[in-house]
Amino acid sequence: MSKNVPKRHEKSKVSTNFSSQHLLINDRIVQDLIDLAKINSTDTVLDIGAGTGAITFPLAEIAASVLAIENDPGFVRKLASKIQDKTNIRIHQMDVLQLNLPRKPFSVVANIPYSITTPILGKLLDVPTVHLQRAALIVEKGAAKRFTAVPITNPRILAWRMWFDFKLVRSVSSSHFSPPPRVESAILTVSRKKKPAVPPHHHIRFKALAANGLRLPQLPLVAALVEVFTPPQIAKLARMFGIDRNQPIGHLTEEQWGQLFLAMLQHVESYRWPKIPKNFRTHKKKR
Ligand SMILES: C[S@@+](CC[C@H](N)C(=O)[O-])C[C@H]1O[C@@H](n2cnc3c(N)ncnc32)[C@H](O)[C@@H]1O
Repeated sequence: MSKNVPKRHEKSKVSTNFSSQHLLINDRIVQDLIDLAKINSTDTVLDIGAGTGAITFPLAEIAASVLAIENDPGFVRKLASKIQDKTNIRIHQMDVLQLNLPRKPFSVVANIPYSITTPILGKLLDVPTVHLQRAALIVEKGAAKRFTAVPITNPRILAWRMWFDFKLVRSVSSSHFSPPPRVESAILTVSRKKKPAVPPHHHIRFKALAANGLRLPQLPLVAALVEVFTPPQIAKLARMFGIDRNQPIGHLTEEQWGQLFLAMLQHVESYRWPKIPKNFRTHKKKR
């Protein structure tokens, strides 16, 4: 059974950012988020930036347990005062970026603080061996567009999308928040791919290839990967996978990246594999 007392020793390391406090005031949107994340009675769900509980309490009606993460002490007090007999809500008063993610499958339903959108997504997605299953998030619409853009020219976003499907579901009007944000908002869903092209345990090696290959996304494939594949190798692989070797490398699909990566592991001597930047390994330790 979850405890529902705030963990005071886990005090926030980030100062409160009031510009991020746009509370949802539309129950229908909360329900849509819960439906989109396919939450059921066995799920553990994180509400990141729980505020005063607009999402937390409806979630707790359905999910097995809800972890409400909020760094504003005032909001935490309000949340705690509303919990009453709800034993399946646990409040963590802390900076979400310092949270240890659950070591069992979990989902996320949240109206996140826009000011730390990329760090939050990084926390959830940089290491695909974490147990995140699905997320339904309200984010800034510009961020949702960047994360779902095609072609994928950003290596970090490419790595996320190797293991997770992203969908910009729809825009959300500013009138559904109090106070209304100045930027546009949207619902973004993220769900773990059932059959990723690359096994998750190869993620660090894959990211090294993606970072190396996408240094100049407009470069033709053959030139961008010249340090990894010899020209005859790339010609053969391009024929095998139906890729134009002169197309910009930034136009490769996730599946084509997966094919090239696995071909590298299988056919290329390891001294030609792109070096793993030091910070990739540090990333992993931070999980
Ligand atoms: C957009 S509001 C959403 C509030 C509530 N979920 C809702 O929909 O009404 C984002 C919330 O995240 C909280 N927040 C901001 N930065 C945070 C951080 N680093 N860690 C945890 N919570 C944070 C804010 O205090 C705020 O309550």
